[in-house]
Amino acid sequence: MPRDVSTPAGARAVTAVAPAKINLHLGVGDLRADGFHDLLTVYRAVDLWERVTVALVDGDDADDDEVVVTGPGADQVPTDRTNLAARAVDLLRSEAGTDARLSIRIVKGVPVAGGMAGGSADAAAALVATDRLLGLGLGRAALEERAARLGSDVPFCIRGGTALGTGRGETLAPLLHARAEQHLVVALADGGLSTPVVFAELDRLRGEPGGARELPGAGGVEPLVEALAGDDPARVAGVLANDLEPAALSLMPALRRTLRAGAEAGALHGMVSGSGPTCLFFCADREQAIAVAAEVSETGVAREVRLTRGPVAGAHVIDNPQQTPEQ
Ligand SMILES: C[C@](O)(CO)[C@H](O)COP(=O)(O)OP(=O)(O)OC[C@H]1O[C@@H](n2ccc(N)nc2=O)[C@H](O)[C@@H]1O
Ligand SMILES: Nc1ncnc2c1ncn2[C@@H]1O[C@H](COP(=O)(O)OP(=O)(O)OP(=O)(O)O)[C@@H](O)[C@H]1O
Repeated sequence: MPRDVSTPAGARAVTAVAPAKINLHLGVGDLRADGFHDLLTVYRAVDLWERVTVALVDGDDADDDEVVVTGPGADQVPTDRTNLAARAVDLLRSEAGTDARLSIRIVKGVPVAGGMAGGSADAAAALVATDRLLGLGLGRAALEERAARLGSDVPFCIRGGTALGTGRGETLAPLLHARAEQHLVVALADGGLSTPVVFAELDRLRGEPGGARELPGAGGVEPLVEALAGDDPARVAGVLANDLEPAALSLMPALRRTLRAGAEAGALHGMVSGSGPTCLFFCADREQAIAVAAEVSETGVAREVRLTRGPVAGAHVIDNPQQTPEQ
């Protein structure tokens, strides 16, 4: 049974958390007829979390289906029914055949529009919380199927850990052997990049004379999958790849300075996270990550610098809304 939490309106509430993702490998294929690109990606969940509370609203005077967003960048997140968490709640509520009024509270811990799936994590946490709150008892597979309807990254935010993603990113196969802890620095940029715009920019670059030949392709995933079986961060760092990086750099050339700052600070590898503009610096251990974070921060190229690590668990309910997520 969900743990009941009393709110001022006398509602029952469930809180779930979901992690940010990074793409250790992001190979982008051709544009498909449905407007998506075929992907070959290795996802990893990292220790930055979205927190979503879904509450049954009993009081007459409470706002209908309220969405409240707090935390860094909250002002850039919609609070109407286009919010991905609201879409997740609406999907499960109609499936449950109830017209129960549900309020949604989101605490952002993942950079907004940063290429780390913040909105997708909101959707994942909202699905897990609403499933529990309404007593639907959907298993992980059923939740991931609903998740795929909401966005390509949402199933992985439910799954967590490290996984191979294919299709448009929604078809997952776990990489259970990839357990070694990885330390990295996350450098946030001023402003965001729109995911569809970055994919379109890659198509444009590939369409230029010589584009398809000159852009480095991410290639096969086997060297990374093999490296992840060991515990040598330098070996893993040597085989990371992101096909979207040239497109993100083309749209936001200032990111080159950020990547240079990380390289000069001694990171094993630096790259744009997914569709960007967040940059990731992979480090040998936590000590190096602390040093790289300090140096990148000092150069002033990033709006904010955070330390993180992975892999961590996927979306899950927490009993106490203040509780630290499971790792
Ligand atoms: C860049 C990544 O974050 C890498 O994991 C994902 O591919 C993006 O996943 P997402 O944000 O969940 O994206 P979705 O909400 O599914 O799609 C948003 C838009 O991104 C583009 N898109 C997304 C996924 C994909 N495989 N091909 C695409 O071309 C499409 O224009 C799509 O309309
Ligand atoms: N909970 C949310 N629901 C709907 N839209 C959101 C939500 N959070 C953020 N957004 C909006 O969606 C856009 C993308 O935000 P998000 O933080 O998911 O980007 P992202 O991390 O780059 O996504 P991805 O890495 O999955 O491509 C932003 O314009 C933001 O306003």
